[in-house]
Amino acid sequence: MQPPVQGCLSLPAPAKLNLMLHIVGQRDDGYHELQTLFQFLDYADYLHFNSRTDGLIQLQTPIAGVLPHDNLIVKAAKLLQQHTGCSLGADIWLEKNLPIGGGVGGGSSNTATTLLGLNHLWHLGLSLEQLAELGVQLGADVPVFVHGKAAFAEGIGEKLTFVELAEPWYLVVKPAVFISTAKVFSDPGLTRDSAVIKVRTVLEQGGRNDCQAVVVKHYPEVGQALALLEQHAQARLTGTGSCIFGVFPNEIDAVKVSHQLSSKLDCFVAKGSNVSLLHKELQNKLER
Ligand SMILES: C[C@@](CO)(OP(=O)(O)O)[C@H](O)COP(=O)(O)OP(=O)(O)OC[C@H]1O[C@@H](n2ccc(N)nc2=O)[C@H](O)[C@@H]1O
Ligand SMILES: Nc1ncnc2c1ncn2[C@@H]1O[C@H](COP(=O)(O)OP(=O)(O)O)[C@@H](O)[C@H]1O
Repeated sequence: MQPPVQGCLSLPAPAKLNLMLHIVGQRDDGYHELQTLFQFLDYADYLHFNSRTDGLIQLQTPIAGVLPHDNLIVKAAKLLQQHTGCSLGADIWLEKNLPIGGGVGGGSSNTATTLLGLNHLWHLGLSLEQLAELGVQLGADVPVFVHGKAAFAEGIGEKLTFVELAEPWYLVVKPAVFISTAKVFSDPGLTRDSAVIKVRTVLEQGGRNDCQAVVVKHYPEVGQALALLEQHAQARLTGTGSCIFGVFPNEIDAVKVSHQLSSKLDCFVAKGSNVSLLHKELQNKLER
């Protein structure tokens, strides 16, 4: 999509994968404590921002089924206005490419891109740390998108240790089911007592996704998609699903399998990246 207005700020909001996700406990407020490894994908939504002088936040491209005031983009923009007292507003356009509710973090990524984009456009000068603190109020995955570096995350996802990972190609498959994160986390059968492990151990030995068994139990479509993908590659659920991903050494192999599966399942191929597309693009803009 061409930027809708000449001169507006256009930025990507990339997907993430949870390469492993262990649940190690539950807090008093019911939230689960995780250990998870985040890597970004070079596959993204795109957001376009144009400043307004009247203070209004206008999302020009609503998402079907999400009321504008519930949209995380609008919530993030308003939170930033409230926090800084900024009197400027914005027109915002969203090009949605990421599957919604798929465990690839589109909503959290849109939130982070809005915070960084408007911080830039409105000349607010907030640090990444300050933006991450604001962002975590809107979603546990927002801080990793704000920092834009592959990370081992603990707590509910806000305690980050940045890591260097191999950057393989992934085939991401979206089974045709919508999975409620809350439903997965409230399942009595969910593993909640995985041993706390060190980041070094994860990097050496990998891990698993503790949500996968519960998701496969409730959504057989996910189990069927995993069985199909596992015929070609090591495959796993990301987050609470519904997307699963297969790991490939190169693009050609990933695309070949995507062609075989695409008559039955929605899928896309993308490269893993330790630096998010958002940060690469912002860096380019600052250097120009
Ligand atoms: C599981 C992860 C892993 O990256 O991703 P997704 O699959 O959603 O992408 C995230 O931690 C998702 O965090 P977040 O984005 O905050 O989840 P939400 O959809 O807001 O959570 C919905 C509900 O799930 C439960 N929940 C969520 C996260 C968590 N660590 N413990 C919980 O118990 C809570 O009941 C919460 O109200
Ligand atoms: N800008 C947005 N993009 C995607 N989802 C949004 C957005 N704003 C609000 N939502 C809500 O957030 C929910 C989770 O969306 P999403 O982030 O795509 O899921 P996941 O975390 O599983 O990848 C959606 O069901 C939708 O109702």
